[in-house]
Amino acid sequence: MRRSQTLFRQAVAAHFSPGPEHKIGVAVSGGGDSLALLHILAEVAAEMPLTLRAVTVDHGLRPDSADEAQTVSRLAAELGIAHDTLTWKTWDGTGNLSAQARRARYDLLSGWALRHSIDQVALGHTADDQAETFLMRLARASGADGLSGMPVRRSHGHVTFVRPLLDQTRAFLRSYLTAKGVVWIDDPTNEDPRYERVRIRKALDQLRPLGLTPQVICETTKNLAAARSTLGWYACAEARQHGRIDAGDVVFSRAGFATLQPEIARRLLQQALVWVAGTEYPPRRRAIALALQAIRAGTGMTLNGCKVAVTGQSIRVFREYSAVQAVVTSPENLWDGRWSLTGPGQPGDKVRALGTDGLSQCPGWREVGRPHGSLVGYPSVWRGDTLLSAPHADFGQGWAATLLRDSDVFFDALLVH
Ligand SMILES: Nc1ncnc2c1ncn2[C@@H]1O[C@H](COP(=O)(O)OP(=O)(O)OP(=O)(O)O)[C@@H](O)[C@H]1O
Repeated sequence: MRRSQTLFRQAVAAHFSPGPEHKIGVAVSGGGDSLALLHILAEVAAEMPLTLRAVTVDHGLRPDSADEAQTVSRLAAELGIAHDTLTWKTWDGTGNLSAQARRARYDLLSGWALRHSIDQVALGHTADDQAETFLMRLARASGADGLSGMPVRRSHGHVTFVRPLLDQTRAFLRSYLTAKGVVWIDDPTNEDPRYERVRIRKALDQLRPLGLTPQVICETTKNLAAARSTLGWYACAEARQHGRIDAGDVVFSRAGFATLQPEIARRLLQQALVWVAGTEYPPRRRAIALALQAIRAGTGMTLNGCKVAVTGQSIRVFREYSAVQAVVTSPENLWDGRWSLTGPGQPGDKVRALGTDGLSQCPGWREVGRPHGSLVGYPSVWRGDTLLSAPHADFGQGWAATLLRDSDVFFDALLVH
């Protein structure tokens, strides 16, 4: 164990730069994987200028969860590591509980990291988790994006989540803890066959004798990640050549778009829809395939709260009016999650979609070169029923509209790392 422990420590240390003293957050549920993470990071911190701070999210979903958080706190204290417990109290009883709990966990962890000036939080995902994720996505016929698996590093707001154990198997981590005499908490849901992940884990046991081990599957995810990153590079280069941002719309040259390989065209359209609508997840593959067909046929379609319109020379992706029709904010707040309006306002002024009624009050709109369907979904400022400003329809009246996600955000998101 001694030699493998040294190699293990070196492999984990390689994820953190040896630069000046910095703080690392460690997310510890109390299970074997994240406790092994805590212990190995404590070893690394003894040799590098790292300060650790551990955290547990108490989801309050199991009767033992508060006790488990306390156990983690005690184990961290034994290692001389500060520990905090964050509680999640906001599930409203609707939607998919696991997905909501996961999202809430990442939000709580990011908020915690920000409060403690921590810019990296380590998570205990292992090679087994990666292999299970791969098989679950395989069951959904994912492409290179999904099958590339979880990345080693991922930004979430101001924080980067790091997974230093992705090359380690669960069995190795357990033997590491056992050799140290550390007892971990067994989450009963890890054995509950109602969860897909548990069933997949059992299936992996069957696949092992065929050579389909977690390590082999992880190699495949790395190969696919390299292919994905190459596709991203080409997609970005093609987007810069054939696409541009026009205020809040994405516009492609129709002739240029027609020359693209289908997978590159798919990536460009997908990114345009996500960038314009500001959605976290892209539309389904099937829906994008239909939109690509519609582009080829020259008809266009509505998707993801956006309109994909095909004209003589161009393909324009813009916000669909009916998707923002009901969005009303004050000028101090972002409108539609991406527009900030500043100007000579008064309390009570409202920002809403321009609409046909507003556009008809902008005498110069035809000169701006944007189609009617696009302009009606742009923000405008109102005082009661009076239109004060529509900066995109040549009716600024001293107001300016600034886009939160600029063109670099659009192009750079095509590059996947
Ligand atoms: N309640 C928790 N408190 C703190 N950290 C947690 C908690 N649950 C999970 N984690 C962190 O996330 C890692 C992965 O846990 P797990 O596989 O259970 O999560 P998951 O829901 O599958 O996460 P993901 O969606 O990111 O794959 C753990 O090793 C740990 O670092």
